[in-house]
Amino acid sequence: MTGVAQTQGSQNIKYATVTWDQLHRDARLLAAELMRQYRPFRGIVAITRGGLIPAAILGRELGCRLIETVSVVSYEGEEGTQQEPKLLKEADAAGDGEGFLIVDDLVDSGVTARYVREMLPKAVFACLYAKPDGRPYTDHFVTEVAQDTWVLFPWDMAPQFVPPLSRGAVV
Ligand SMILES: O=P(O)(O)OC[C@H]1O[C@H](OP(=O)(O)OP(=O)(O)O)[C@H](O)[C@@H]1O
Ligand SMILES: Nc1nc2[nH]cnc2c(=O)[nH]1
Ligand SMILES: [Mg+2]
Repeated sequence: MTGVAQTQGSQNIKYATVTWDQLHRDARLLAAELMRQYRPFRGIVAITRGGLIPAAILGRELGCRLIETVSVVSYEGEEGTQQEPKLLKEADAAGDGEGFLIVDDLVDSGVTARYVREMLPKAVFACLYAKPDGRPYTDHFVTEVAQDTWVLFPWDMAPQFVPPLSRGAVV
């Protein structure tokens, strides 16, 4: 995870960037930890959309082919204006969560995780990254991220041209 600061208007925003390779490595580390601690899961519930790719990697590593989704919207707009979670689709196949693993990309405030856990109280919850406020709502995570830092996932970014310093670029 690489930290960068960017100024937007008068605000200095801290970002932690995650590459595809890092995300894949972290998802495999999480899978190894879950294999050590649990019997095979009956299925995985991915919290859309951020949990979809981590859930696909975990499903492959854990040999789990039943992938259900729960669709919750907690943030709208650029880099997060949090609102009341809105449920767009329930995880019907998961019942009360018994034998299921809930997967998300990260917990930040923990609002989304708490909301989904209430629907699936018997499931195990795992994510890749956790900010301190969200930590109590996840059973497993790989890397902690500072609360004031916005995680940029590979699907949030695109490589772009940066002019050389000799042309007066500001670092
Ligand atoms: O712990 P919280 O403060 O609730 O934040 C974490 C949630 O926010 C993001 O999802 P988002 O609602 O932005 O939707 P997305 O996954 O569809 O991008 C992220 O993927 C988590 O699901
Ligand atoms: N991409 C992204 N989505 C979030 N949703 C809540 N916190 C975050 C974050 O740090 N990064
Ligand atoms: Mg999400």
